[in-house]
Amino acid sequence: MQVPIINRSRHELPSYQTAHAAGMDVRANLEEAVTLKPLQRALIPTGLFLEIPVGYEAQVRPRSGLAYKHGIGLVNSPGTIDADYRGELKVLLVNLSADEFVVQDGERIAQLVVARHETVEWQAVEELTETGRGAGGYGSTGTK
Ligand SMILES: O=c1ccn([C@H]2C[C@H](O)[C@@H](COP(=O)(O)OP(=O)(O)OP(=O)(O)O)O2)c(=O)[nH]1
Ligand SMILES: [Mg+2]
Repeated sequence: MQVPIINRSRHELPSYQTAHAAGMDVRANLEEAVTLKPLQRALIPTGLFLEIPVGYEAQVRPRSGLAYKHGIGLVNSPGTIDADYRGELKVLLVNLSADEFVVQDGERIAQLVVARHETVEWQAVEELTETGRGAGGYGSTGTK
């Protein structure tokens, strides 16, 4: 599927790192590095402008390597990029570690997964169908 994109960053387009990767790594586009103190968050620009086809979304997801090695996550994980959004793609990083983390220009900070979604209409009813689970949740099936 072809997706229109404007690249106003000084970096290459997001790309799949392996043959069958679901996500394309996306790079920070920064005039200068951004330092995140513990529990600090920052909206990191990418310089990218996408035109996601109607019926699809782009999900902004964390990279597990940054999460594991440095405690870097996304505050709004997964971020949602709507098909009608024409602004700059930004990535809302948060530092969940006890140490400072420096986001460098050009660093691969997150990954983008483009996925289909449904658009639903609500059908208001008085009763829902019965199931074995019913209203059980939040650990109702136990842990073992
Ligand atoms: O990680 C993200 C999340 C969102 N967006 C952009 C694209 C998205 O289409 C728009 C709105 O995002 P969302 O609906 O999650 O935010 P909101 O707080 O509901 O804002 P709005 O009222 O503008 O919808 O912001 C990003 O660039 N990065
Ligand atoms: Mg919204």
